[in-house]
Amino acid sequence: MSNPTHIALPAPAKINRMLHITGRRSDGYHQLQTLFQFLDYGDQLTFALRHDGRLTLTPALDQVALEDNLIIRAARLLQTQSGTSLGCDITLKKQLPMGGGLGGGSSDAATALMGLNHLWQLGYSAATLATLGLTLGADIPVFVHGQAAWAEGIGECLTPVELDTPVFLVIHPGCHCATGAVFTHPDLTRDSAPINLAAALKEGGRNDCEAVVRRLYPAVDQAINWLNRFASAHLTGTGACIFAAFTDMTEANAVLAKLPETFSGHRVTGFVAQGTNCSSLLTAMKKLA
Ligand SMILES: C[C@@](CO)(OP(=O)(O)O)[C@H](O)COP(=O)(O)OP(=O)(O)OC[C@H]1O[C@@H](n2ccc(N)nc2=O)[C@H](O)[C@@H]1O
Ligand SMILES: Nc1ncnc2c1ncn2[C@@H]1O[C@H](COP(=O)(O)OP(=O)(O)O)[C@@H](O)[C@H]1O
Repeated sequence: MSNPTHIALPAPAKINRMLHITGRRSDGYHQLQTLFQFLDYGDQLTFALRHDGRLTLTPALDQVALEDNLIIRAARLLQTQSGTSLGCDITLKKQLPMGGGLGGGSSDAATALMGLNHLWQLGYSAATLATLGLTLGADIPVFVHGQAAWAEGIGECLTPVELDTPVFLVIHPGCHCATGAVFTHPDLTRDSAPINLAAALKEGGRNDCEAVVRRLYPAVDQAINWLNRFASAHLTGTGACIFAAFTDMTEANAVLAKLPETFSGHRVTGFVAQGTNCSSLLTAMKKLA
């Protein structure tokens, strides 16, 4: 294994191609069945080794205090777990919208776990890092493993899958959907019948959060109505982003060019990205090994 002092790694977005809620645990967490896939679009992190144990992160995120940032939380967890005396200067180029259902915070945390494990030469396996990551967020294990997956449990029981890899147009309707607010809503569907992977792959891609999210966030509702005019629109995670599959970049970019500036008073943005079954993080880690 190489012994670098500087590394740069991607933190890709994920989408939930479908998401069913089959129950609720006694601790309030929901049992899910979901298909995770990655996009070749996301944040970028760099890591520069420090020998004094300090951790820095620049630039700061406006809405997130440094000690709450999942990157710093992941780094501290790894320091505590390993007892290392090393530190790191971390930079973050944030592209993914926060609270967008694209898993940006979780992906940043997974990239921090993988990157620092390498930089600090800790030698933890992906399985150990995924277990550590799960204590910070339900979505972190899938980003650590970096393979498209059929997920059950609270999203941490992962079976790798090979999904079709279309081009996706992703639209962020400009509002922030709080995962906790969606999961505590009394009208949320929580009793979908469990299905198997074969049935999930055959199904059209329902998201059980969609009805509640559309009701709580009119901008999401309008964005789904608009995108449905061109292709089948789906919600990712607990929102706010929606996506649709296209056969090629030209077709997806043509629809993106028609995107209205606002939905329900919120400034709308969008991007086109390739779906991938192997995440850009996993590809980058293989090159470092
Ligand atoms: C449901 C998903 C699907 O990808 O939604 P998105 O966050 O991506 O939109 C994720 O699994 C979310 O994962 P993540 O965002 O890491 O969730 P966490 O930080 O662990 O939890 C945020 C809050 O959501 C609720 N929560 C989360 C996951 C889950 N399976 N059941 C829940 O009820 C809990 O109330 C928790 O307090
Ligand atoms: N590095 C980070 N990037 C984004 N959000 C973060 C980060 N660290 C902590 N958070 C917090 O996590 C929340 C969820 O962010 P994110 O993972 O982007 O959304 P989602 O889970 O909807 O995909 C944010 O609203 C923010 O408060």
